[in-house]
This record gives sequence, structure tokens and C-alpha cells, in this order.
Amino acid sequence: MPNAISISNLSKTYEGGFTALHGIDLDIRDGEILALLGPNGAGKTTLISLVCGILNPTTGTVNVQGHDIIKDFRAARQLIGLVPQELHVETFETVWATVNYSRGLFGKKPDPALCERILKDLSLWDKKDNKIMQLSGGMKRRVMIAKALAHEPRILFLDEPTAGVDVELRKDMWQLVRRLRENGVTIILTTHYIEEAEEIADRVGVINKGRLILVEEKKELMRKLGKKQLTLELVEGLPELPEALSHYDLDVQDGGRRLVYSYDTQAARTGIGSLLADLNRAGIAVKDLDTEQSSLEDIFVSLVEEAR
Ligand SMILES: Nc1ncnc2c1ncn2[C@@H]1O[C@H](COP(=O)(O)OP(=O)(O)OP(=O)(O)O)[C@@H](O)[C@H]1O
Repeated sequence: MPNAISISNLSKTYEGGFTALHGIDLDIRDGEILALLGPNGAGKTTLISLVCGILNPTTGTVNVQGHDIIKDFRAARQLIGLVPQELHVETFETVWATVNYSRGLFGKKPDPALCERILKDLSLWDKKDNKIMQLSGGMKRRVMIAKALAHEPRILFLDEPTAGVDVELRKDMWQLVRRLRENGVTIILTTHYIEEAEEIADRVGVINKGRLILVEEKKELMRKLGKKQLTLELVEGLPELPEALSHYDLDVQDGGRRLVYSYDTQAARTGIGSLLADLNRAGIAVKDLDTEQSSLEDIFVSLVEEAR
């Protein structure tokens, strides 16, 4: 499949000399949902602003479905919808006027049926005649999304779409994102909520201090970097760990009544079989056992810590 966006050696040094992005190379595939994760100030918004032509790069190029973002700005920009992090909507306009106007900005003919569908999809239809200033924060955020979709972009950037949004609305947004993807829209979202990436992304990119430290299929990332833990509930508490078990990576918890064994899912041998055999040999009876896989959050925290 062709790439929706190709980013090559992209850097940004702001006036004053601070370099917020260092030589980013990234291909965003057509039709995927890519989540960009990174701590505050990592450079996520800078990257989005460069791709959307809001900022000029210091080095590098960005190609949007074959259109260079600088040489062929209008064609490239037309393919993109941007939902910025900050809410800035014309407060005295109605929802309906705002969304229709946005479409016109891209030189597209009015399409009331499309605007109606977008507002209905975003549960804003009953607010269409309201002035934006009469809406709640979550509704204003949805208006920003409606605006970004009004010119039928093929690529949608969502910069922290669910920041400050309640759980219910967050789930609605995820559903909307999935629906857009089903219609072939490529989606790039930045988020601090790892569960968001875990829930909806196909691939995950991690940015730290202006560098893209990793881009990987979410499933592959979790498989490769995910550790598993086996928790063993013992029939009787152990006063101390027997010598025969000292070579296992075991954590003794709950006054010796629980053993937690960490193992690498990728290792040729997990060691579980021999651990259970050694427990049996040592006369330690197991009441119950449970396994748990590390979350994307654990992986993310360890990646960013490693890069420090
Ligand atoms: N106009 C500017 N001039 C100078 N430095 C800037 C400017 N805009 C952003 N920066 C710096 O660039 C770095 C990256 O900022 P950016 O907004 O891209 O981060 P981010 O990953 O989006 O962060 P957050 O998650 O907090 O939104 C930060 O150190 C920020 O202070």
C-alpha cells in the first residue's frame, strides 16, 4: 500500500535556538491508525504542525500522498484534517455555520447532507443552531472534529483528542475514529493516555526529546517487549525462600504467601515448568496461580526511562 505521509530527515529548531525535533524519518501507511506517544514537550505537536504546514521545517521534507508540503502546499493541505490541542472556535457563530464555513475554506462546494451526517456522527445535531459559546468543553472539542472533517480529508490528525473529555465521550470518539478508518481515513493521534493507544492504534510511535525512538506494530511491540508475570498463591506462607529456588527471579509477597515470577515471553524457555517442579520437590503446595502481561504503559515507561 502507498504511504499516506512520508517524512524524511525532519528537524525543527525554533527561533532562539531550541531544537524540538531531530531528523525524524517516518512513513505513515494509508489507512492506519498511528498513535504518537511521548511525555510533555517531546515534540509531538511540533511534528504535527510541520506536517500540516503551520510551521516550516528547519531541515527535511514531508510528502502527503505524493504532494510536497511546501512546494505543493494547497494540494497537500487539502488532504489533511487537523484537530488541534487548543480549542479555538468562533464563539458567536452557530455550530452549523462553523462547520459549513470550514468546508468552504478548502474551496469545496456546500454539502449540507455531509455536514448533517458529520454532526449526527458526533452527537451534535441537536446543537446545530446553538452558538459555540453555549456549548460545554467536550462539545466544543467535538465541533473542532466536525470542522476538521468538513472538507472530507483523507488523513486526520488528532492532537490529544480526549484530553479533558469524560469516559463516555472518550469511548464515542474511539468509535468515531474506528468508523473513519473503515472509510479509509488515515488517522494520527497524539495521546498521553496509553490505554487510548492500546485500545485503538495499529502502530505506536514513541517520541522522546525530539527523537522518534521507536515505531512498531502495537501487537508486535507488546509481544516483543511485554514481560509476563506468574503469581503463585501458596497454601502455607514461606518464612524464607528455600535455597533451591534462589536462582529464579522470584518476588516474595504477602508475608510469604505469594510468589511472583517474572519471565520473558520471547525466551526459548520460560522456566515455568522447572519452577513448578522445584516447588513440588521442595514440598511447597500451590493453591492458585495467575498470569499477567505487562501493559503498553509499562513498556512506554521503560522505553522513555531507557532513553534518559
Ligand atoms: N514557539 C516555540 N518556541 C520555542 N520553543 C518551542 C515553541 N513551541 C514549542 N517549543 C518547545 O518545543 C518542545 C516540544 O514542544 P511540543 O509542543 O511539540 O511538545 P509535545 O510533545 O506536543 O508536548 P505536550 O504533550 O505537552 O503537548 C518543547 O520543549 C517546547 O517548549
